[in-house]
Amino acid sequence: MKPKFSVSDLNLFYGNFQALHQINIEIPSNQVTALIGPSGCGKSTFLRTLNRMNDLVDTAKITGEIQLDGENIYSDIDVMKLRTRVGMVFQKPNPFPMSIYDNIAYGPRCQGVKDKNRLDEIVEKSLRGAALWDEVKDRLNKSAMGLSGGQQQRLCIARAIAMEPEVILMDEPTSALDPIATKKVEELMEQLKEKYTIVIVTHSMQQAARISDKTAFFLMGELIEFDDTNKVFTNPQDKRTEDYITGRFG
Ligand SMILES: Nc1ncnc2c1ncn2[C@@H]1O[C@H](COP(=O)(O)OP(=O)(O)OP(=O)(O)O)[C@@H](O)[C@H]1O
Repeated sequence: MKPKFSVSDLNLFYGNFQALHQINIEIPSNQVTALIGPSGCGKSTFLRTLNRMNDLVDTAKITGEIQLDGENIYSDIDVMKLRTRVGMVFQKPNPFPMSIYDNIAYGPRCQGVKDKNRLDEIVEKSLRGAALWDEVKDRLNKSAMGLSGGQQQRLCIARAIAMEPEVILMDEPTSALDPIATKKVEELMEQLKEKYTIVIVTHSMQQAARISDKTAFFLMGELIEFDDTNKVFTNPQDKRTEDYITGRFG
């Protein structure tokens, strides 16, 4: 199968500090790829290169190439279009201070969708896709700020889905959630990968083992190992991966 992302010889510098070194990786479509490694190893930085969020950091410079379905995302694709195709969900749920309905309709409205029926349809479909519809269908016009943390995170996933992305990037999406809300978001990821490619940064090796198909282990800005999750956790090829997953450091 053709990869969704092909990353070749990627280096990223924040000023003089090199945060990513010669990353080469092919991220498959319709799978969950987990990025793991100790704090500061470059997981989030790498995730953010995939939809050019690092462009927002003045000192960040990259070399190398990232292709999305064969197109170079740093030259062939308009950045706004790229971020529509590659959505993002952050660590802390960040709903807009507006109604549940408007949170979801915001993006499509910005893209010019005005028809009320069409917006209703998008809102329902997105909330269903994020396994939140049943919990909120009777309070769509209430503020999103009144939802629980876990519901807010699923709302943010619904907001990403409303833009009909191909990829959803998630940066520690459950680290601010309790175990029950975490379980719901994890179950949701399993469903989402039927339609979307998912790349997730997680601090939890148990979570990576539970939810991902592929795991990439980073250490000090280098990609040390990338393989089937099962293999990385049961038969790692690199001693450093083994030391990390067996809890010898990090
Ligand atoms: N905007 C920035 N300017 C300068 N250095 C940065 C910036 N963002 C990150 N860094 C540095 O780049 C390195 C990688 O950071 P990054 O946040 O990608 O790591 P991480 O693996 O996601 O860490 P964590 O698990 O703690 O979130 C770290 O040394 C960090 O201090």
